Amino acid sequence: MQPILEVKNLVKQYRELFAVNDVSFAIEAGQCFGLLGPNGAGKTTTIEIMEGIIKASSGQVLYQGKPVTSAIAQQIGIQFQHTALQDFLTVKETLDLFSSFYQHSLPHEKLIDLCDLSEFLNRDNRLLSGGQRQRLLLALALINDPEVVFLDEPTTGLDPQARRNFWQLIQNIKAQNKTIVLTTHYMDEAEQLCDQVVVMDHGKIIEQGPPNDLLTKHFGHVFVYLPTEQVPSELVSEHSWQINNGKVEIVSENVESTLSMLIAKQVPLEQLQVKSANLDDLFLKLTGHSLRE
Ligand SMILES: Nc1ncnc2c1ncn2[C@@H]1O[C@H](COP(=O)(O)OP(=O)(O)OP(=O)(O)O)[C@@H](O)[C@H]1O
Repeated sequence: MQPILEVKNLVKQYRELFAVNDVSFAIEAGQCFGLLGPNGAGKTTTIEIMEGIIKASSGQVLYQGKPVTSAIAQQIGIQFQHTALQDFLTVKETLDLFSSFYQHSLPHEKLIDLCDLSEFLNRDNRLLSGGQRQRLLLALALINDPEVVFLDEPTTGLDPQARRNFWQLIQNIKAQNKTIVLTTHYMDEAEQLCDQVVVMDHGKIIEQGPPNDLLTKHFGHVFVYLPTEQVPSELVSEHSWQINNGKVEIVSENVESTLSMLIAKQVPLEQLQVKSANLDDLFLKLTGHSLRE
């Protein structure tokens, strides 16, 4: 099957800085595709070249097999920043305004339903909460019934509840067979939503694939945590276990044998915690630094 979007050897150079440095990937129709990486990794630059907003220094972006031109704007949806919202307009008036920009637009009832706008339809844009604003911006990205929707860090700044609500909306949109391209530096978001991820750092791809496959490939172990004061220090130094935030971290290839050994050493296990590796751990392993640094 031909990918809906294909990025080939993309480079964007600003003087001596390579913001994007030979990046290639393909996106299948109907996927939620995540571009992950820390600040400055090159995610926004990549996505803006794909949207036809900025030009690449070299390389190609193909949409349905053809090079992207500015005409792509009619076929894709972009979630703008909140500064795109006009003061003194209500949510309903904003939908009307944005519909007028396109030859073809989705019925408002459908957008209101998909993005859960009904409770604040007559509210002035200035009075919306962060989560409500993001829902409106998502509706605007969908207004022309696009095949592909681009979301650049859609949940940054939202509280945990609003983030979870927004994830549900993204699942609803995916269920409409839309392709979603998402940038994020929240790894839990990527694990929840994305079928495929590309991990970028310093303009380059350092890993790509389905999140679970990447975790299985890189981690055959789980992390076991115990309060430091409950583990004899000789045991800690014997195994060279790390101590972080008052907890001993045991990297375990086999939880059963780790637990048997702790029981044999009479270590109390009431406060034991077990954690599987996640994409944050993967990023740390690949780059030697954490995503939030
Ligand atoms: N117009 C520009 N001129 C010069 N340098 C730029 C320009 N736009 C981006 N850069 C640089 O390119 C690099 C990649 O930036 P980009 O915004 O793509 O990263 P990002 O991964 O989206 O980060 P963030 O999460 O902070 O948005 C950064 O070092 C940035 O400073």
